[in-house]
Amino acid sequence: MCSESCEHIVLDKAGENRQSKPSPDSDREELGEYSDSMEEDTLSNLNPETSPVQGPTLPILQKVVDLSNCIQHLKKEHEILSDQVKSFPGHDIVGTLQLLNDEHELLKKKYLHESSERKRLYNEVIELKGNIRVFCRCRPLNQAEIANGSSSVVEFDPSQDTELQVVSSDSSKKQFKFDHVFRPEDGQEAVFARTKPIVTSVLDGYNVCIFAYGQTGTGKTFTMEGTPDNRGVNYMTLEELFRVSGERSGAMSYELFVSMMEVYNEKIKDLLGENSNQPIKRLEIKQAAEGTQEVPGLVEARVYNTEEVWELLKSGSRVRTVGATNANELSSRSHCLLRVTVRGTNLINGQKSKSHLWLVDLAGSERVGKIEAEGERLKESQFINKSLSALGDVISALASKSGHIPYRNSKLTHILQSSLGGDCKTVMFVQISPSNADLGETLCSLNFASRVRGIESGPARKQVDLAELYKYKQMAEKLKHDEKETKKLQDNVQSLQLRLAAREHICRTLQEKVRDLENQLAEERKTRIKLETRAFSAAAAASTRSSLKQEAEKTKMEKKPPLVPSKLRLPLRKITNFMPPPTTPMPSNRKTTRMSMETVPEGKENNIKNIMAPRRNPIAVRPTTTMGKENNVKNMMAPRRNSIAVRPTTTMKAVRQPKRRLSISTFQPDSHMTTPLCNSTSGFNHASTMDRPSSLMGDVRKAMYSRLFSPMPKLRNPSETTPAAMRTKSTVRQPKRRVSIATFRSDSHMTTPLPSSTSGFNYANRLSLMRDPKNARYSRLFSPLPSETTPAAVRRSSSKFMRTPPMQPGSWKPTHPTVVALQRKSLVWSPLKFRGMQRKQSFLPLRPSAERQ
Ligand SMILES: Nc1ncnc2c1ncn2[C@@H]1O[C@H](COP(=O)(O)OP(=O)(O)OP(=O)(O)O)[C@@H](O)[C@H]1O
Repeated sequence: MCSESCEHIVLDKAGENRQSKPSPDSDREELGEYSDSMEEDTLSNLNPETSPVQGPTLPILQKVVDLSNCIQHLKKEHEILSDQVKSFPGHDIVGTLQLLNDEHELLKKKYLHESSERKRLYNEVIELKGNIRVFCRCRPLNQAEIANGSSSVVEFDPSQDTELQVVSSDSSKKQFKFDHVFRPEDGQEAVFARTKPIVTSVLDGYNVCIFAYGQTGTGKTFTMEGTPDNRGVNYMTLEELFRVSGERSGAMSYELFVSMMEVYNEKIKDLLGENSNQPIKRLEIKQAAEGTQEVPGLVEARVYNTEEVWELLKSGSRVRTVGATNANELSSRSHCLLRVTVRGTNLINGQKSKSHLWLVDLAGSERVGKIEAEGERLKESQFINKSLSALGDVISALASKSGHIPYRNSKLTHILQSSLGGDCKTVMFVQISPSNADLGETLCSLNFASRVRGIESGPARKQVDLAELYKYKQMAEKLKHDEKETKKLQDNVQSLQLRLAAREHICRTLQEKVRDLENQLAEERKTRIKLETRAFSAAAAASTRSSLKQEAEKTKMEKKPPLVPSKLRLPLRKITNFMPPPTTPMPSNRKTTRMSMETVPEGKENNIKNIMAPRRNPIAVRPTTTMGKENNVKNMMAPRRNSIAVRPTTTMKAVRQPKRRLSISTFQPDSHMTTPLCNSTSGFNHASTMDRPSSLMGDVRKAMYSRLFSPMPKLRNPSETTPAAMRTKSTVRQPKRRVSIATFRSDSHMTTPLPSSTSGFNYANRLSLMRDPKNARYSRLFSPLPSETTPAAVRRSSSKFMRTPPMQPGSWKPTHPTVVALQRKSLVWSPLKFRGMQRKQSFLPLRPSAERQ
């Protein structure tokens, strides 16, 4: 409705009756322009009387009113929209934009990372293939050569594109190998395809140098510049650079500049700035601040497309110095250098780079003699050869990583200094002719190229690599070996730790056991001392009684007939160590019975009764014929606390042996004979006997079969015959002296609950011996001295008991668990004890006794 009204207004304003319909956009514009004025005019036009226009104006006014309303409505809409625009963007949109921005930044970072990674990898690929690469290109025979009937001396292997053979005049073939060999039929595209990967490195910031080397007329210019129909490397390179830079335009911005110069007779000539009408401008090579070689004054033409490049190349080639030689009508008499400078800017991080690409068409390396050069040509050839030789030297030095690179030997190498060596990429085209007429030159060029390539990827460089490789191999092997050794050692340590833990556990257990046993032993010792003290008092009382009886017996004996013939009696004084009757009377308190088997009349009841009397005298019972009497036996069965050893008559032989210092009295009970008094090997224990006399007395007949030792060692003087002297001498002064030992060979049923009985003497025994020498004499016979070597005995002997002679190893083995434990204790090398001192010593070899545990 509004648009219709506007349409009419426009028509009215124009004063025309056109019915043309304007576009909606123009309507709105016009509405905007006229709206304000119409608002003012509307009111004046509302009065039909004041209307200047004659005729029917009311419908128009009506339309104006409508339009005014429409404008008001539009204004409101405009305000609403303005408000909406003011509040734009909303929070959601801002958040979305923020997210997109973050994502964009992330992508930028990723791109930069990937881009640098691509460059690095690409560079690595190029380096792996070789920074200096040599391609060989053989041109086809030209018309002249064909006409001359020249034949090809170059042979190619279809299966090998890196090798060629040259047939010499003597039909011998010489093989050459390069990075690639282009045959005569290979076109410019094939050549550039191999060159392209290196060329594009210039866009990544690397300097690149490509040059063509070879004899005159072999196609150097053809390869580098080409022809309008077959454009060469120069043109295609720039074409490729433009293409790649276009691809990277989103992230990189490149500027390409082209310079063209020639080195003619060691002079630099700017091919782009030169004009035949202008005088020749001499250019010099200067080193820039950043270390690069620059040629001040050299024209650098900015190029934007390939057409411009082509035009420049053509103009430069036109002014290049050429001359007719025998080999080439338009022989290049100079080195032509096309320099492409690439300035790159990273659009993402702003990083800038500048690199050069040199495309060099060298002058022909012909021999002076062959081209029959004279005059100016000869001079040119000399300069050419000199600079080519300098180029060969530089490449050789680069390839052999020599410390000095002779760049300044020629203008050519000097100007290429920043693009030869280092991390620059270099491609060398060695151009050859297939004609047999050029065989010599061909061989020269191939040899030169082989030298460059051979040095580059040959022994010198390969040797370094091989040496490195060998070194790394050795390191890897050593590492493997070390790892194995480490693993072995770790296993060993682990097993040792396990063993150590196990042993520590055992030691802990044993120590606990030892503690328990020591406590037990202390208790038993206390008990035993109590019993012995009690027994001692009882024995003292008994001895008093017996002395009285003995007195009575003496009186009786004096009245009785003499003893049995002497031959039936034992020569006790000769074979025993019984001391003679004391010359001085014993102190009353020490007075004990003087009765012994030597003094007892054999076969007499009274004697036997005396024997059975409750004395503390150890009695050796001799199984003579008189011992079979019952009353004797009965008396022996009496509960007396006497140690008894029964000596059979057969032992007399042993007694008489003079050198034998140890007579063993073997107590051989029957299998049913049991006694708690006896330890298995230590014989009788006096205290034990006193404790349990009845068990021993239970079967006297069996005891009768026991053997009694008798001989005492030779005594040095009579005083030694006293028990006290015996004790002192035998135990202290004469450690080697072997006392008589009564060995009790019991059967399995013989047990004793007193482990300490194995030690022989104890404190109570010694007390009794001090009081009764005779008792001591007998007790000593049953005292197994070796038992003193048990740990308990050792402790005693070192403290309050007398020391005893050392025991022969292996002669005595304890069976009682307490003694066994005590004996082991001294041999246990507990790592726990060393924990605070030398923990590492727990790894030392354990003593055999400890290991057995
Ligand atoms: N691969 C090829 N295929 C076809 N024609 C070739 C090839 N190589 C060279 N030619 C031709 O051989 C002739 C000589 O080539 P060119 O001028 O490039 O040699 P040159 O090595 O540059 O010689 P100079 O060193 O004297 O400049 C040219 O006419 C060229 O077209």
